[in-house]
Amino acid sequence: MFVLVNLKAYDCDAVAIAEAAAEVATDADARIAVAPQAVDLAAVAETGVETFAQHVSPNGHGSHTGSTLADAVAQYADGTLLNHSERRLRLADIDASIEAAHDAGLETVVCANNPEQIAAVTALGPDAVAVEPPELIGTGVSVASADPDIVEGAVAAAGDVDPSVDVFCGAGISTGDDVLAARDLDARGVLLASGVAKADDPRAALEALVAGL
Ligand SMILES: O=C[C@H](O)COP(=O)(O)O
Repeated sequence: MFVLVNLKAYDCDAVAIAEAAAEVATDADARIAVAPQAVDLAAVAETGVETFAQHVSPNGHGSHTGSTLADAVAQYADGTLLNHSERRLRLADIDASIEAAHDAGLETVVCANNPEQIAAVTALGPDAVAVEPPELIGTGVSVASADPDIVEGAVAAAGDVDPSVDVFCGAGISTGDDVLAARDLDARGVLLASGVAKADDPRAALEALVAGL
């Protein structure tokens, strides 16, 4: 399983969480990656943890104010999220961002709301897709228990388009049981945020997430 921890814009210590994630990953039967804000990519990568950006822009160098270039991100990160529910892109921009990320050597995880959108973004050739019902994000109510049909539907939809694309699920994942439930639905990973970023003890939260794997 892949445990991808998105720190969003939470008021947390990205480096401390990354250090904990790197150590927990050493003994876990799982990949653990941390996706900090862009300004923290270098410091997080320095801890040795797998590092993901939260977004990269579809454009390359040029007259594009406010861009987060894939080439720049790739100096530090291993991969990137794209089209997160809180950072939606037009279909053409998802396509271009995937191409920019892959050209820069970044792994891509593209988010989508439902199985229909999962099918569409799978066709664009990412490394993985992540289904997240927006209404469950940040609730602590796991998609794997509250809406298992959407996970199974996403796995089927992606498999019909390109079986080589991994399917993750996210929204409300915060416990080891949530991770096991996601695995039982044939998700190959989980995308989570508040369960770690807002935890009183992020290291303990990470240990609990992977303990049953
Ligand atoms: O990127 C993470 C997802 O939006 C899930 O967030 P959450 O774990 O706080 O529900």
